[in-house]
Amino acid sequence: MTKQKYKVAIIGASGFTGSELARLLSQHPNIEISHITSESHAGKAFSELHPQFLGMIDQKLESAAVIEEAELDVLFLALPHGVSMDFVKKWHHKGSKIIDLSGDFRLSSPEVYQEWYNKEHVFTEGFEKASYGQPELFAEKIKQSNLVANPGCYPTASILSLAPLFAENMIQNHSVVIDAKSGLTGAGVKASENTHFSNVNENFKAYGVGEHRHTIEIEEQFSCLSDGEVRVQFTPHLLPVDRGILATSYAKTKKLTTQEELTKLYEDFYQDKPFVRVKTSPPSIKDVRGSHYCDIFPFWDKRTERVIAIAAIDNLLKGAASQAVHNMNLMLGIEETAGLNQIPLRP
Ligand SMILES: NC(=O)C1=CN([C@@H]2O[C@H](COP(=O)(O)OP(=O)(O)OC[C@H]3O[C@@H](n4cnc5c(N)ncnc54)[C@H](OP(=O)(O)O)[C@@H]3O)[C@@H](O)[C@H]2O)C=CC1
Ligand SMILES: CC(=O)N[C@@H](CCC(=O)OP(=O)(O)O)C(=O)O
Repeated sequence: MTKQKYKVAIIGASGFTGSELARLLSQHPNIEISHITSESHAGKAFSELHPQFLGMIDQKLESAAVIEEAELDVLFLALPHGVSMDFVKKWHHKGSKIIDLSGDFRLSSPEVYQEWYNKEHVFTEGFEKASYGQPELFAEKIKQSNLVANPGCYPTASILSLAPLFAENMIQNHSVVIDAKSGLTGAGVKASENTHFSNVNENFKAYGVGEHRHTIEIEEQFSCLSDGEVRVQFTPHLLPVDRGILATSYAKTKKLTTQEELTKLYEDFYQDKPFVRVKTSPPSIKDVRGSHYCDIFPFWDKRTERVIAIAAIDNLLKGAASQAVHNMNLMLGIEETAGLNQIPLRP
């Protein structure tokens, strides 16, 4: 008997996460890519825009307006925040499951969204409907959901780095500092002054200091996991590499621990989570590049009585496209790991 193939569409397939979604979904055993869209490149073959797919995905890019009547099982929105919400508003009643890669439905309320994104929300009902798509933490909720807000890339690495400790109520809620670095693809496909070669090559700098929108996303998820409100100091940095995020998180625990206890806590927490690897040495972005893995090294710094937890992910995959596929697998009730077994690409 042939396996059932679910029909999916990728909206925004000309961008970085959209093309990564196409790469993963084209190899997924249960999926047929019915439509891929782009407004600025409609009519071109996908492989003309992304030449690495020549002979593999030569499907034409269409305008999203053309596929409004299409029957789809899953709709992936790989669009900028502030744009996705219009699509969710238009599509949510059509019966497709929606996975939104933007930040439009990740926060707790339209008011919090407006405060951090400086934009009024056009589909406020969506906040009630949406589940936060961190599969390692909320799989049961995701399975029941028709709208999943795929987490941000920095939040994924940051949240997973300290989740075992927050879940055990072991962290002093106002003690967390997260220092995170991202490769340039995190900024999307459009070039800007900040991503200009000569401004990033052999350079390294912090940005969004004290005000980056991922701060609230991380704080809200830690608050969900623990007792009480969590405050986080989060500072992102731009790394002169294509892809990868390394987040180093520092936190004060409520009571002293040991390296053995800390490692065991992380190993137990992630025991049945196939894509989190707990390490006994610092991870690197090349250890996870091109894969759905999140590698974490939890370290007990007995001299300062603080935890240092270092997490590495590929921003385009575990931080976006493969996380969206993981969420899709859960929502469709298919094998959790289907289509996600890419081995990290080194050197
Ligand atoms: N890059 C990353 O590492 C991560 C990104 N994200 C989030 O995922 C989403 C996509 O990111 P990314 O792929 O990097 O972004 P890109 O900028 O690379 O691509 C976004 C795509 O959206 C399309 N688009 C833009 N404006 C509109 C519009 N008004 N209507 C329809 N389509 C539009 C564009 O296609 P066209 O103009 O051809 O239609 C473009 O290809 C964003 O919300 C981002 O914040 C989340 C985690 C990580
Ligand atoms: C390097 C870089 O510029 N990164 C982006 C984050 C990309 C991203 O993931 O944005 P969302 O999670 O909010 O969708 C930034 O800091 O704005």
